[in-house]
Amino acid sequence: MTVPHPSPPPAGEGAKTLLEALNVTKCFGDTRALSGASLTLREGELLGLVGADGAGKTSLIRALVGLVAIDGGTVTVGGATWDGAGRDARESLGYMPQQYSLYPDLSVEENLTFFARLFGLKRHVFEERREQLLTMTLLDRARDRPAGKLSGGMYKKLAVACALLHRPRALVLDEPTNGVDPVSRRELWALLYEFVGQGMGVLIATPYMDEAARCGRVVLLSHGVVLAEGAPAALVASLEHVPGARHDFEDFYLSVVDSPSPSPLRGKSAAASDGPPAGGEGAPEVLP
Ligand SMILES: Nc1ncnc2c1ncn2[C@@H]1O[C@H](COP(=O)(O)OP(=O)(O)OP(=O)(O)O)[C@@H](O)[C@H]1O
Repeated sequence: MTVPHPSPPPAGEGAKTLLEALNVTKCFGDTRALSGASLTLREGELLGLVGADGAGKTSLIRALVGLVAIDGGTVTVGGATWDGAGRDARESLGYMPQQYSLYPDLSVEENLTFFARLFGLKRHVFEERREQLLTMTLLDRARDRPAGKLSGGMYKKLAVACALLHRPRALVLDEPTNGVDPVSRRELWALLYEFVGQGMGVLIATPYMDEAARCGRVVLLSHGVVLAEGAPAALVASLEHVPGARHDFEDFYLSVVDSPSPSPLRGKSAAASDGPPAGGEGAPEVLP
């Protein structure tokens, strides 16, 4: 297992858009969970959706993966709305929710077999992927252990493996390292870098600032509003003029979230014709 690199390679120029939310609004009764939130995930990038508890991360992720109806805006998968998306677009997605339910009495291998059947994988295809995933996740030594007897980190890695069985092009993970020990957390991040290196687009929701700093690009969400977007290093560099700041991502986050009237910051991205590639070192800019 390689040690995670602090700055994964940016998505290449012209990288394909896998998932997109544009101006999404979502209310639960009187609670406005999302107010015009936008986010784009491209192939070959590791995108962090960063925000405190209750910021709206899960709501945005559920909207992106087509699990909740939105009140306004648009969500597309492979360029089509969920209603119009074909099987290929739907199957291009792997999703791991915050509470991923594996069968505690079934072994690691049996859980993989169960999910492979749900995906309708052919036996020889499944057997090959099972071995690859068990090796990548270092779960091969525990293949006969019931899922209910795995450590928190191993359980999460098994959940990731289940979400990857059908070889999605986009992987969406909702706070996957919650309750995971530091060593397993490191292993999980190393795995994510490996997937991104293979061209997968990975979207990870996290409340942790050190994890945000490990992403190629981040979208910072607060009270359902996207306050900033860009490469972590470029966002942190925007603090250079602030005296006394430590100039790390936590400082940047606090400076934006604590600001009495925060101005949305958005790093230039591949979407802008003259901007650097997604996840690159584009300087953040204040939106009018
Ligand atoms: N099903 C629901 N019914 C009512 N309110 C909801 C529902 N889902 C989310 N909310 C509210 O919407 C807001 C955003 O919640 P959301 O779960 O999306 O945030 P989050 O950033 O994922 O936080 P956490 O990490 O704590 O899950 C919160 O105020 C939450 O209470």
